[in-house]
Amino acid sequence: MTRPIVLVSADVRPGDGHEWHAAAATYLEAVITGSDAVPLVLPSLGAAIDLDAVLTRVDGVMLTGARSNVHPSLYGGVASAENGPYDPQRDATTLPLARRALELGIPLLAICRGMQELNVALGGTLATEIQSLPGRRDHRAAQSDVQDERYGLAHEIEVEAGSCLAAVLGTAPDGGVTRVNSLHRQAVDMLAPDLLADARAEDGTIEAAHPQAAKGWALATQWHPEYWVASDETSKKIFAAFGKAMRARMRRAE
Ligand SMILES: N[C@@H](CCC(=O)NCCCC(=O)O)C(=O)O
Repeated sequence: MTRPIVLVSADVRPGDGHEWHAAAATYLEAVITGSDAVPLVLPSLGAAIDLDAVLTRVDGVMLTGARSNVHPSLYGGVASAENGPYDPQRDATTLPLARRALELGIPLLAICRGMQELNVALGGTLATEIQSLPGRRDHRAAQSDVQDERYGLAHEIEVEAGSCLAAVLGTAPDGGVTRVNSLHRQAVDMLAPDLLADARAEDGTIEAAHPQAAKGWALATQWHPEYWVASDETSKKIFAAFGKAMRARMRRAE
């Protein structure tokens, strides 16, 4: 069997007078080393992409994190300069991509902004600047130029017993606790009707979720398992489970 191919979402960014559609290398490398799969970056060209033409040729989809926020108009919110930056081309690509991947039963791993996209794509809403909400901790990255510090494990999460994440991690019957990094200022507010919360931070922030009706394996994390996939057991297990789900689906299609 050949290695699974993972479609990876792209941010749209200016550079050298051009517009680039790019994904950070940490996500691409984690697909290779953690899932034993081949990453393929999908440009954020919205309706210009025939999603089925691509999705019938790949084995998994990964929605990456990004500093930009999902545009509030997509979940009934109000856009503002403070809430930005936005990436409307990415939104126009990733929201339909997530919905279609789930319809086709293609394994989906959604990370940070990716989890927020999945929630909005399925009808949920987001809370913004959660660090200023009563009782909530600051989930933003440490102020540092050193990536290992920004992506350092920052707080614990409680894993829901019997959840998709609990199965991936093989946690204790009561769900268990693990430590995660944290680089976000938005979070799930109203969880989409089809999503189930798999883990929460101590302040109630939903840290992982999965779609109940998904035909295939799907998991969303508000943290970044890609960054420590070489050394952190929780991160390793998530990428390994993603790879296993893709290979199982490939075998079924043989
Ligand atoms: N913008 C959203 C999404 C958070 C997210 O995906 N963060 C990744 C940051 C990557 C980096 O800064 O290195 C939010 O803030 O909630």
